[in-house]
Amino acid sequence: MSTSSSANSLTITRPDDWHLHLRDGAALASVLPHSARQFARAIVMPNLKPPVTTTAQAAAYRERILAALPPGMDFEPLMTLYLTDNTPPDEIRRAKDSGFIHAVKLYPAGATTNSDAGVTALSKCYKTLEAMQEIGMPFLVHGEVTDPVVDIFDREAVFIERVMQPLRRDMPALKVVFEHITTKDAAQYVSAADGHVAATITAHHLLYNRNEIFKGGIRPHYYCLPVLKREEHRQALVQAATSGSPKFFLGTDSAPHPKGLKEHACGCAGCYTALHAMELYAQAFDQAGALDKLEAFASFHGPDFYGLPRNAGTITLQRETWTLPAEVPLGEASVVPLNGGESIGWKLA
Ligand SMILES: NC(=O)N[C@@H](CC(=O)O)C(=O)O
Ligand SMILES: [Zn+2]
Ligand SMILES: [Zn+2]
Repeated sequence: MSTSSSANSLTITRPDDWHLHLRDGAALASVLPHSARQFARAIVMPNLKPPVTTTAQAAAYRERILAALPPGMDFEPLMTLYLTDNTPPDEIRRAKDSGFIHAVKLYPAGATTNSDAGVTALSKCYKTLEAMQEIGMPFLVHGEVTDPVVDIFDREAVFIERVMQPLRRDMPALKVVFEHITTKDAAQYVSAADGHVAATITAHHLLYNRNEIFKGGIRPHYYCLPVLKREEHRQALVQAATSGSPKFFLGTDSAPHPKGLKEHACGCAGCYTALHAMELYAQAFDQAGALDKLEAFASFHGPDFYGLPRNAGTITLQRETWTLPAEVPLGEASVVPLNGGESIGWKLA
């Protein structure tokens, strides 16, 4: 497919979301149609309560996702397993044989939402990581250290030194995706690495720096992990995403939490962007004068890295200002989309 772009409209190959939280139950039913409207496929994160740690649990979760898909919508969930200190190498082989599990996810214990069952030390997982390296199972990492003395704004950069570099030295042929990168350090690290390493980038990290969280008061809907960083980091991410490098691809990290748990004394981390993901990315690429680079970032680099076919079909984005809903249902509760109630300058046709 070729990109046809003019000032007011952009038609690209149907994109995929390489990092998505769909949740479960009634919340899943609420958010799934939003992602399925925007994307053909998504890498579905396994941080449920309890986490998706086995092939059998991933099979059951996949069935629940497909059952929640409204008739007539076509969407393929690409399942993942949640790595624990005790995941056996055999589980990786079962996952590979399933045909529907496409990656294994690292949550350092305590790093983010539902990471309590995560890995306490990667050294405990080496047999399992060796099995992944051998069979070509991608390893997706939430790249932040949890050491309480490390400043929250430095946790990604320190992860590169303490975890990424030793891992890559010991496991050079393991395919690694540095998820939702937020720093110049991570962008540079991934750019300089060999072809086994790639990164996803969210729309919100392309659009905002950390000032957004504090503009006129504390604004919990801009709080996610890894937290937004300084402007120089945002600029480095925009540069990476619009560079044309196949190492960088789209991953929304759309992470719905009920409004009441975001607007709370201890608000949850996560931005809800599934509703208007491609519009947000179009805005970011447009601001950078790089709309011609959006198609490869959104639709080519991800499947190429994962060894999956690119999608058939196209979507069209139009330059048109519309107002986002202030909130949308999330099961019995509601969720506030990023920029909820405000206007946005692109619209998915
Ligand atoms: N990104 C977030 O802030 N939150 C995610 C977890 C994650 O991706 O780290 C969530 O599941 O809510
Ligand atoms: Zn994460
Ligand atoms: Zn995430």
